[in-house]
Amino acid sequence: MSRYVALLPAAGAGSRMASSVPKQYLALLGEPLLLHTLRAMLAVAELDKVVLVLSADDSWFEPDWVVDMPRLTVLRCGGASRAETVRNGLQALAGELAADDWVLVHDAARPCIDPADVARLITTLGDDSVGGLLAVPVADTLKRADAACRVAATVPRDGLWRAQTPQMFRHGALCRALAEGACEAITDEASAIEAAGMSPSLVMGDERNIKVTYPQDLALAALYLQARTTR
Ligand SMILES: Nc1ccn([C@@H]2O[C@H](COP(=O)(O)OP(=O)(O)OP(=O)(O)O)[C@@H](O)[C@H]2O)c(=O)n1
Ligand SMILES: C[C@](O)(CO)[C@H](O)COP(=O)(O)O
Repeated sequence: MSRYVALLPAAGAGSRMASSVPKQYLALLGEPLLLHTLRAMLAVAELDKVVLVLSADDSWFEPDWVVDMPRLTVLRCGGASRAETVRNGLQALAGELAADDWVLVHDAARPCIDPADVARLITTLGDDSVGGLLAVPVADTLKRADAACRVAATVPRDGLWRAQTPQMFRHGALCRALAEGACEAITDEASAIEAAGMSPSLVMGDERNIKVTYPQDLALAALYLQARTTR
C-alpha cells in the first residue's frame, strides 16, 4: 500500500515581494503565511506526513508554532533553487520512503489550497501510471512581449493550462527525474517528469489556489481565506 507524503518547499527569499521578511513568514490574517499552508495540508487525512523544507540558515521559523502538528517534519536542507530544495528534501526522505510512495510537492507560498482539492488529486491519481498536478485552464488572451514591451504576438491559448501545486509523483521517479535535470532550469516537478519522457495528468484546480508572489497577492490570499471560513 503506497503512502502519501507532502513536501513543502519553504526555503525561498521572496524577492518579488520586495519585503525584508521572506514571504512565507509575512503576516496573513495575523499569522505567518506558512502556518496557513501547513494547516491546510495537515487537514488532508490521506497524507501520512507533511515535510517542511527550510533553508539551513532560516532564522524566522519558530518551533513553538508547530508543537501541535505531530505529522509534521521540519528539515533544514533548502537549496539555491526551488528544484534543489525539493531534490534535497526528497533525498532526506530516501531512507523512509519506498520508490512507489507518492510525494505531493506543494509551495509553502500557496496558503489558500483547499484540503478537498488535495484529497481529490490523491483520489484521481492514486492509480495513475505517472502522476500529475492541479492546474487551471488559461482564461485570458495571452500576449508575447518584445524588448520594448509591446505586443510581439498573440499566443493561442487553446490547450494551455497554468500549473499549480500540489504536484504528485512517485518518490523514485521524481528523485530520478530531478537528479537527471538541470535544477536551475526546472520550475516545477512536472517539467522534470516531462523531461524524463513521461506525461503528467492535469487535474482541474481552483483559481483561488494562488501563489503569493507579489505584494498585492497577500490581500487577495486574505480575502480567499476569510471567504472560506465564512462559507
Ligand atoms: N531556493 C528556493 C526557492 C523557492 N522555494 C520555495 O518554492 C516556493 C515557490 O517559489 P517562489 O514563489 O519563487 O518563492 P521565492 O523563490 O521565495 O520567490 P522569488 O522568486 O520572488 O524570490 C516557495 O514556497 C518558496 O519558499 C524554495 O523552497 N527554495
Ligand atoms: C511550481 C509552480 O508554483 C507551478 O506554477 C511555479 O513553477 C513556481 O514558480 P516559482 O518561480 O518558483 O514561484
